[in-house]
Amino acid sequence: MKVTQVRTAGGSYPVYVGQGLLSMPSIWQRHLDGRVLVVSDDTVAGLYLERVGRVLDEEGRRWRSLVLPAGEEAKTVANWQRALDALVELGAQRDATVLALGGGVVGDLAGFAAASYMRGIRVVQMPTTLLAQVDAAVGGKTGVNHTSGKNLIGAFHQPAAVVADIDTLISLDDRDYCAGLAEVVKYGAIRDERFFSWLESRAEPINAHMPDALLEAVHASVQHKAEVVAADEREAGERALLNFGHTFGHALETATGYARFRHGEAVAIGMVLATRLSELLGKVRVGTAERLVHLLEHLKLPTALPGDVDRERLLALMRLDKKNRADRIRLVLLEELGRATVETCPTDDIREVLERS
Ligand SMILES: NC(=O)c1ccc[n+]([C@@H]2O[C@H](COP(=O)([O-])OP(=O)(O)OC[C@H]3O[C@@H](n4cnc5c(N)ncnc54)[C@H](O)[C@@H]3O)[C@@H](O)[C@H]2O)c1
Ligand SMILES: O=C(O)C(=O)C[C@@H](O)[C@H](O)[C@H](O)COP(=O)(O)O
Ligand SMILES: [Zn+2]
Repeated sequence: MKVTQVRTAGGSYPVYVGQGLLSMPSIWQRHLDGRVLVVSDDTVAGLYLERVGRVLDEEGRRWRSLVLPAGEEAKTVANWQRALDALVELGAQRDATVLALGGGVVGDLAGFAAASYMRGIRVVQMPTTLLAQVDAAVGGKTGVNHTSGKNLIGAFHQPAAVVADIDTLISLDDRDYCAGLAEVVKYGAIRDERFFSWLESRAEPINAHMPDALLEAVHASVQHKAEVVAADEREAGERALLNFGHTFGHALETATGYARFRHGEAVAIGMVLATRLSELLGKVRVGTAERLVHLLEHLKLPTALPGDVDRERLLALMRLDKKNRADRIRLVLLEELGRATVETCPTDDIREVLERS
């Protein structure tokens, strides 16, 4: 097992990454307090809720669960309200814990319920997708979607601990596994060219879910995320780099009703578009986008916008991105593989990249 400490203004917390952690209550039980609301989705609950519930029963803890429908469409204000109702019904007090058992959707929504209930109670993240283990569960961004924009409603609320059991990824389908790899590639692209090259050389064992390669990829990703969060917890500067590919990606997710693309798939396409824009603006060497495309394709991720998506609608949705200031669209651009920057971008150039894709 590998442990990374995430340093934040409110203190530090551990991210445990390893095999068999769900069956090792000694690792995670001590991070719980008071009554526990386990938030999960109907796929994950069928697989892992009983195991977690048994531990809670054995220690005599008062708990209940809230099981949401699986998928991005469940990340709504209505379901956040359901989580708050469940906390009230549980009789949760300030010492209660929300235990988020699932992917990034569950983690973001449960985290936001914990952030808002009684102005903030403890949350423990138990991510069960690759994407949530390498990114969503770490760093304290919580929230839900609005029909007009991704993650428009939310709060920063750091977890008390993150328990990433890579054995849970065995049951993940290929599509969701690959979607998680997009955020792994992101760390290489924005801050670590050597990691990017390592991914290029290890694509086969990663595709084959080999535990050693997977453990290394998850651990390296968590370390990158922990470093960025420690440096800029509330996204005043450097943290915005973690949004590489997300301005395009979030617009694509919203334009397609949060139903057609996994978040990671939309981010993969978005990273390619952002790199093409970086090339168009002369920020990065021509050919960088092709190298990125090659790796993403090797990891079975999409790299181009489908023809039927309305480019002007995407542009309109990008205007609501949280990084924008003074009505100007700001995007993460690459300067080279391993180095990125956030810049205001001319609308005509963004439009050109969208139209050419
Ligand atoms: N807070 C952050 O910093 C942050 C970072 C990245 C992404 N996100 C958010 O995370 C969300 C995407 O997360 P995701 O990709 O995990 O999606 P998800 O939570 O929808 O999970 C994907 C699918 O995998 C299923 N699943 C989960 N664990 C499983 C398992 N072990 N075995 C079998 N099936 C399993 C789920 O039921 C779901 O159908 C998006 O809403 C995105 O905005 C947040
Ligand atoms: O942790 C961050 O910061 C990120 O930007 C990580 C992203 O991968 C993640 O998708 C995040 O939820 C996007 O945040 P948003 O502020 O653009 O909604
Ligand atoms: Zn993301």
